[in-house]
Amino acid sequence: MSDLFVNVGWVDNLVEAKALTKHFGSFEAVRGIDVDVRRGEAFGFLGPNGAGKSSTMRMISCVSGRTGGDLKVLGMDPATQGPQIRARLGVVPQLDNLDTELTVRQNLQIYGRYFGMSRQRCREKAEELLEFAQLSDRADHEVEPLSGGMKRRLTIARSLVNDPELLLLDEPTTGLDPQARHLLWDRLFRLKQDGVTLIITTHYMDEAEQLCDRLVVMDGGRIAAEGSPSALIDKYSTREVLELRFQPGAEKPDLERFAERVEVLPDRLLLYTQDGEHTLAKVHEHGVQPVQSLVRRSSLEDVFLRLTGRTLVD
Ligand SMILES: Nc1ncnc2c1ncn2[C@@H]1O[C@H](COP(=O)(O)OP(=O)(O)OP(=O)(O)O)[C@@H](O)[C@H]1O
Repeated sequence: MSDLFVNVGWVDNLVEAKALTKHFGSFEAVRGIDVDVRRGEAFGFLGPNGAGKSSTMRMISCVSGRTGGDLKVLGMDPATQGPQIRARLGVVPQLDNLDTELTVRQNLQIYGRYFGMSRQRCREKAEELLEFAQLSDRADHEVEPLSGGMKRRLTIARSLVNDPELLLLDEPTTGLDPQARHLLWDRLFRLKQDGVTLIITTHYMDEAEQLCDRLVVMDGGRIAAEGSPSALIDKYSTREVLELRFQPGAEKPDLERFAERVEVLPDRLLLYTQDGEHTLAKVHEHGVQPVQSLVRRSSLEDVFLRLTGRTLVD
């Protein structure tokens, strides 16, 4: 490794957490997790509300101190080197906190000043980021009337003012419609291509599958599993899932013998199988007539159900 890299704090693991813990009084929100985030990857924390994702993100972004374990971000300790770390981070909070008194462009320009950039540099950077966020035609508009997707893109653009190596996004697409989500995902792909390391919390399994190279499944402050989306699905699920819906209140048949595993949910049965159509044919032969049937590919939702016995979004 050259001296240059040593001097600017070059590390391969941008986050290293060992037995990382966060207590609020006697309540343990994060219960001793081990996490490594590698340079250049998109890393996810997937879990339901209350799993401890935001608490973890707040420790990584140096907003909230750990109460136990070790944490290194960009090779530094948030407890003693918060300002140095924050200078190289971008943080996109769960809720947009844009300045509604300012225009779209001014929101970007002002932010640069916080990082000590010259006025000229702030102006140039704002134009570059307006283009990135696909908001150039709205540059002089007020923020308030923008759509939810535009506000999110502006918040992300603002977090990039200091050219961060590591961008933390807390539930980036919650509340957005499908088109706005896809547009935002496309921007995040572009950032990843440009070499920015992404850490994303989400309770959307499709978001985790689309965006993340690796992820941890979190539940109740612990890590239930980690790996790439496809490795997790291979390990914890079958290739396909046959979903059978029955009349509300109807007794559900025992179909254990037709699948590798059966999950009974309030409104449906999930049959885990390598060949959903074949399993459906056998179920029909057995005289079972659901009101609706669907064969689909296994997803991270199935992994979560397998690991915790619950669905991600109840
Ligand atoms: N400041 C706090 N004081 C007390 N308890 C807290 C505090 N912040 C979070 N918690 C609790 O810690 C647990 C984990 O919360 P956290 O926000 O980290 O979960 P999450 O996975 O990010 O969920 P969400 O998607 O709702 O943000 C929850 O039970 C929450 O109520």
